[in-house]
Amino acid sequence: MRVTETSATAPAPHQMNAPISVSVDSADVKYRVYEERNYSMRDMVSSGFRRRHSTIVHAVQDVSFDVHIGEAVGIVGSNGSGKSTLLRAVAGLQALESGSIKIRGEAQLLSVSGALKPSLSGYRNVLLGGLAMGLDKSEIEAQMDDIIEFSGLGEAMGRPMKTYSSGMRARLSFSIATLRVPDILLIDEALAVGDKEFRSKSLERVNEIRDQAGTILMVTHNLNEIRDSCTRAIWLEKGVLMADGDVADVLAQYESR
Ligand SMILES: Nc1ncnc2c1ncn2[C@@H]1O[C@H](COP(=O)(O)OP(=O)(O)OP(=O)(O)O)[C@@H](O)[C@H]1O
Repeated sequence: MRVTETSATAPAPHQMNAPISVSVDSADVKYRVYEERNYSMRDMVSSGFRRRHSTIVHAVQDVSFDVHIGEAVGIVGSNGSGKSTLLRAVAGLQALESGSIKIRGEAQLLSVSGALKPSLSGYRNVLLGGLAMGLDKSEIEAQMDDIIEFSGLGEAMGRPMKTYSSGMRARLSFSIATLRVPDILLIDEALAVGDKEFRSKSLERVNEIRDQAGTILMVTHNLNEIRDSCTRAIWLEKGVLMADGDVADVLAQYESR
């Protein structure tokens, strides 16, 4: 179950008593996956059949935590530990098996493979992305020069997005997702693929958003990004919450696992 509550007046960021913006309560996510058994080539050729059976992957297991307005939470964990699944569940893109996630305001998921349209130009993607975020055409056009400058994409903005490198796509999707300061910004590894200069610009922007009393949940394998821009860290392993709290403490536990 996922419940969305409407926005409330935000107090100054980083206040311990700031209202809760994301409340995850005993969240559980399971996937059913189909796999082939490891039969020999001869078996497959002679029978002509591939036998498949299904198994359940328990991607997020009984995870609970609250995030307050003004916090920036870095989520770490080994590959396949459930970080992206959890972020998608907070964004409302992944159903829970049980438990609940309540959010205050709107959540915006920023991922490298985000909702950009490959055949459209950078300009058109900015326009569509902005409209999808509830901005009107004139508001988007008024920000276009800033977006072009921030993204550093220059003339490439007129080219189809499918011709972009992964770093250029990341620049475009980050620029679109931060067109409007979201109540809750969910970042899935998007910063990790940009180059050094863009990463530092993005981190500055993340800090600005946090200071404007937004909430940030950020999944990354780059622990320095978490050290530089997060106020708290969460460690997930095999879907289970292992640690939650001070960035230095949680990262130290994660690094000595
Ligand atoms: N759409 C899906 N269908 C089936 N299983 C999935 C799906 N998405 C993720 N999984 C499985 O769920 C588990 C958690 O995956 P998830 O992508 O959330 O992990 P992650 O911590 O973000 O990993 P990484 O650090 O490698 O990006 C993994 O075992 C993965 O194989």
